[in-house]
Amino acid sequence: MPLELPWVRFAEWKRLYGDMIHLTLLGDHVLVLNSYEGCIDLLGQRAIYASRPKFLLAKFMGMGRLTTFQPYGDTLRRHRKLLHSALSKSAVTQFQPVQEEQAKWYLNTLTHDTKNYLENLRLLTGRAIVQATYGIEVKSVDDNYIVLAEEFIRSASIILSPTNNLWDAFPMFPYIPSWFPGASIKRVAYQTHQLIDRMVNTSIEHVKAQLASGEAAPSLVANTLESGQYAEGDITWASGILYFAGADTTYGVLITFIFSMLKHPEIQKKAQAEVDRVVGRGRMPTFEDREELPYIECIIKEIIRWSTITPAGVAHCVTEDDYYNGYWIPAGTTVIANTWAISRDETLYKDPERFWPERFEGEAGKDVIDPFTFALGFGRRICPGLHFVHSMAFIVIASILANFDISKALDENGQEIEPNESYTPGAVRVLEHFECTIKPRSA
Ligand code: HEM
Repeated sequence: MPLELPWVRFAEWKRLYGDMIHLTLLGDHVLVLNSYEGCIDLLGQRAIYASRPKFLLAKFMGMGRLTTFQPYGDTLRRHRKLLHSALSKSAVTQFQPVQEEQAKWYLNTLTHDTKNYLENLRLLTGRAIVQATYGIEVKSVDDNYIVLAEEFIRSASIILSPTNNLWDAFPMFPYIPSWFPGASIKRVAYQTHQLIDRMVNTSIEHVKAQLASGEAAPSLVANTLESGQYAEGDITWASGILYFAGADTTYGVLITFIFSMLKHPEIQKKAQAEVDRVVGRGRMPTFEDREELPYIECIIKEIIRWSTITPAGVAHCVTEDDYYNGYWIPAGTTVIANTWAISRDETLYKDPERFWPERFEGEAGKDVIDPFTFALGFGRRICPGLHFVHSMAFIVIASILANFDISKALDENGQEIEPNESYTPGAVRVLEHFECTIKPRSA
């Protein structure tokens, strides 16, 4: 099992071994799917692929109660129903006022604080998710919920790195003491367990108190608690994953937008011309304009494809023996969708390394595979935040384009600084900090 950038290694192995690669991890079967067709056929269409591997470390951290780490079964079905009712394509429109308001908040920060433009972009995604989930208005990075949630994300990403997931191959793991060589990670896991309990319970209690006093702002948790249709435990753990699953990933989309505008000024100009034509220069873009801005939609699709924020997705597990293309796939096999290999597949995307929104433009663009059909997962486990991130990306991108010019930063000699393309390590692949100049387009 390659421990660094496994998706890149799997894509290299594709040339040697083909679309399906079988590995064994101390006797456990792992199947890597390198093709769009294989992922859709198995993960997208066969219900027996909708479970998860053991994720022993995640369970030690108390994360087993969260939707993402649930095996397929009744609890997962209840969580997914709840999340669908709040985040489906039509339901997500209820959060559009929050998203518009947050986009304006971000533009406002850009008028006086371009130095922290990325920190504020990250805070923007956190603010939007916390407000949509709990109705809590976040004022700064020092907000109690944000501090707890970020601390949780930091320790969770240490623990969930591919190296630590190797513990899944040790059935004796729960009985190994934390002083055992290499098992000290269990101590971090216990601490994270307490952190997540505090984070999730404090927020639910806050919403309950607000509901009792009649002051609760509309939110996913307030609405589902009030509906009386869901058990409190399901609401707690299905909503508790949203910041963890949505904040960094949505930020990954928005930072890629800024990066690609820096790299491709001609794309920025073309997109601004579209926004100016439809919206004019006297008001802010709104969701009403969305249908009229097809090039913005092409840019969003290209960001989703090119950035491949979760290049190896989240592993699935098959619960029954299966056969596919002449191969036997035993029950219990961990199945990894290498969405990195799909996004870089030359048979699907011409010149795949190139950031080129035009590939999705016009009639011909309709025949090109929409990255939303693979980059955010498959079938019964497809990302429930898909429509939330899609509309968030639209409003933030259109608003920035309408009001600001993004260009390369200059050094002390007035020379343009080429932005660095480096990525965070770990399962969520997000660009690291780079410098840029952001200027208002008018006084
Ligand atoms: C571009 C941004 C995002 C990307 C790339 C992304 C990617 C993914 C992927 C690959 C999965 C696993 C799917 C599978 O197992 O087949 C997933 C699951 C999930 N995502 Fe997202 N996601 C994004 C944004 C969001 C947002 C904004 C939210 C919440 C508001 C969210 C909530 C979730 C949840 C709750 C799950 C667990 C679903 C389950 O296990 O059944 N995601 N996401």
